[in-house]
Amino acid sequence: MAGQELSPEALALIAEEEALLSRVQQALSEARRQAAERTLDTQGLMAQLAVLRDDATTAHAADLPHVFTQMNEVRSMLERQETVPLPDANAPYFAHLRLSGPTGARDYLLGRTSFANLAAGVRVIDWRFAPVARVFYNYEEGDAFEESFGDRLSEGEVEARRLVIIEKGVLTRISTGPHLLQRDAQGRWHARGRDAASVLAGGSGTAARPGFLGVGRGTTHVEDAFGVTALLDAEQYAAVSTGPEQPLLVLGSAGSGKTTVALHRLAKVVFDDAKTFPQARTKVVVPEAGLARLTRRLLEPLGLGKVSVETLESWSLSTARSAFSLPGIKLSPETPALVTRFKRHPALRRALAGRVPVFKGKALPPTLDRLRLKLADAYLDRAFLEAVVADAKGELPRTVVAEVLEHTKQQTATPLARQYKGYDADSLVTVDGRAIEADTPDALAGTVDPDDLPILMFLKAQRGALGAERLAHVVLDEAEDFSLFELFVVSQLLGDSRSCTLAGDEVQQTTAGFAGWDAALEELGIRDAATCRLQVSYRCPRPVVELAQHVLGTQSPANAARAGREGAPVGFHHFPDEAQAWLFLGDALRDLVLREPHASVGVIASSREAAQSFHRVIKEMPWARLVLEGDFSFEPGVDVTDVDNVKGLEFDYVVLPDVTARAYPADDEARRRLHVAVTRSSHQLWVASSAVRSPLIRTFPGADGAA
Ligand SMILES: Nc1ncnc2c1ncn2[C@@H]1O[C@H](COP(=O)(O)OP(=O)(O)OP(=O)(O)O)[C@@H](O)[C@H]1O
Repeated sequence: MAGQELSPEALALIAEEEALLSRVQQALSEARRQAAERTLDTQGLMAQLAVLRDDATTAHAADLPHVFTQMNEVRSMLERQETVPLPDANAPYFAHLRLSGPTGARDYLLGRTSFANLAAGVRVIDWRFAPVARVFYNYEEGDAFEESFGDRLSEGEVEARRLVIIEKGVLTRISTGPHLLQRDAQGRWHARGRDAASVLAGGSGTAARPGFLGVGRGTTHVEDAFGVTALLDAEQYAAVSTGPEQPLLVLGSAGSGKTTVALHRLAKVVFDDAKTFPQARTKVVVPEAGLARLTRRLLEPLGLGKVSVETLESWSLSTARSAFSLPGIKLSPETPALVTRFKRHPALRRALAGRVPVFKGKALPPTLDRLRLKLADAYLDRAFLEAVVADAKGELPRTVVAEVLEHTKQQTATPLARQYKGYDADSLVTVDGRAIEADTPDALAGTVDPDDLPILMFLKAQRGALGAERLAHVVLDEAEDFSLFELFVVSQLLGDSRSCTLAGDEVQQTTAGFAGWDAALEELGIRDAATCRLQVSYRCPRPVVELAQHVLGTQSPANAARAGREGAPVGFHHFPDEAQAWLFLGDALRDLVLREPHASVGVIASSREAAQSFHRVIKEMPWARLVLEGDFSFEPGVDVTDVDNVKGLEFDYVVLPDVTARAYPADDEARRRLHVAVTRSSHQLWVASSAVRSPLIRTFPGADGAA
């Protein structure tokens, strides 16, 4: 029922949308009943085909491709004797489009599964495929449209363009232009203003009191089955619609929708040509475990549940095992950070390319062991290492030479088990049952660093085919974190197909040594990739975007995306010592969780140790979780984690507990890390510090007020 305060127009709109939904639900239950009755009976399909044929004779030009596609679908189902998949009655569509044209007005509902009952005036079309979806994403209500569908030009007016949310079969929101109508739990409808309209866009109001955590975002839970699909802007939709064979590079500031575009593009590529791009031959690779989990969650509702999502490390291990036909590869338990940096640096790629003739060698097959020893020759060659450091132009410190030498010596030592071959196996085990070399430098003997795997595959490919299974399409998210060797391996897996999507933002690279987009594209063999630069920062409200740019300093790109909306000011809280800061934050979190039980909160510390230590303050609370290995549950509550875990993720509220001079000094890497942490918040950000504030925030307006 509608409330008294609503205008007659709003009441009419609600009545119209509710009637439409009920028509769709009736048509669906009728279709379901028929499907149950006939099982393999083909009559229903025949009838549907007949209706579609009729419709085709009177159809609007814009409608024809869609009608033909549906006819083809029904025909092929008739051939396969399958039942037609029906939209989920709980959330059958996410938008309503009414187009007028020479043959009158016609309603289209955008969803994920096509369904038509033309007698009832119901047309649910698939956003990934239906040509009419182009009108939805490219025009506003009231616009005249002109689009060519196949070889026919269609024009008319967008009479209505409404976003709707249907939760458990009940219409709960209608958003059109500046208006948002919302149904409360008691079934009363309310009108809200333009600001509130952004709630549908994952936004919120701005009514935050200073010193108060929470803007009301997490008071209620919205079950929006379609999420951001309904909200793609014209530019994003154009990128999503890039032809499947064309390599695509999606750039944009934090939260501008790069992941969103990359995954929606994958959905469209797979849907448009499932034969060439079957899900089983597509892959998404991301740097961190947390983002891999989130990606799986985002793929599921896009109908991409069978796409494999891997972290860089697990992908390169499984690819190396298949390339070298090995059941397992003994990885080093830990690689010093500096050695990792060396092995991922573009200067090493250039230097090894110069040594390729050595690796080409003579006839012996390029097994992992042989290549590992040849690579170790390079790592043990001081002049070679020094040349790499010189070429890195200050991005690798000179101390890296000694570290790589030492680490390689330990790895190339003969493992104790082999040295003592023939000894009683029990004598090689300590009293606590562990191998005698565990936790000693000997534990490294005979191991390979995870970062060596793509290098070894690069070396193998110099001698012929890599020998791993080919991919039809690959998505690389946070692509600025991929080393050139990894990109090389990807290019081998793609082979002649260059169908891939890279999403990235150079200012979010976590370590120094990004080769640049030109070099990345070159390595992938896709210099002609289409590039799109997303312009709007959807995740973060304006105050957060401003702080993020301030933190980056001169690294901030001139063409950074603009904030999509206003929002609560950033809260700065400074304390003489850490214990006070953490008690204060602990109380604020307790209070927030009570008020907003559905909110997601990220407490992002600068390091693993700091996260563990802060977690102790709230660990008794059932809603507090310590997440150090990317194992986010994405449930409401508080995740206490560190910067290395959060790339690509987002939380309603973010609290940074230790923005101190020690944790974030004035250097480029600290700037990028703090920038990643700051840009995780979609509604409000709190920055806390104790002792000495980080120089990266000190001069930001409002940052100097003590709590
Ligand atoms: N057109 C849009 N309208 C509203 N919200 C959007 C739109 N596009 C993306 N979003 C939302 O903005 C947030 C950020 O999107 P996404 O994670 O794709 O950005 P990103 O550029 O990959 O971020 P990061 O740089 O952190 O990896 C998500 O919540 C997403 O649903």
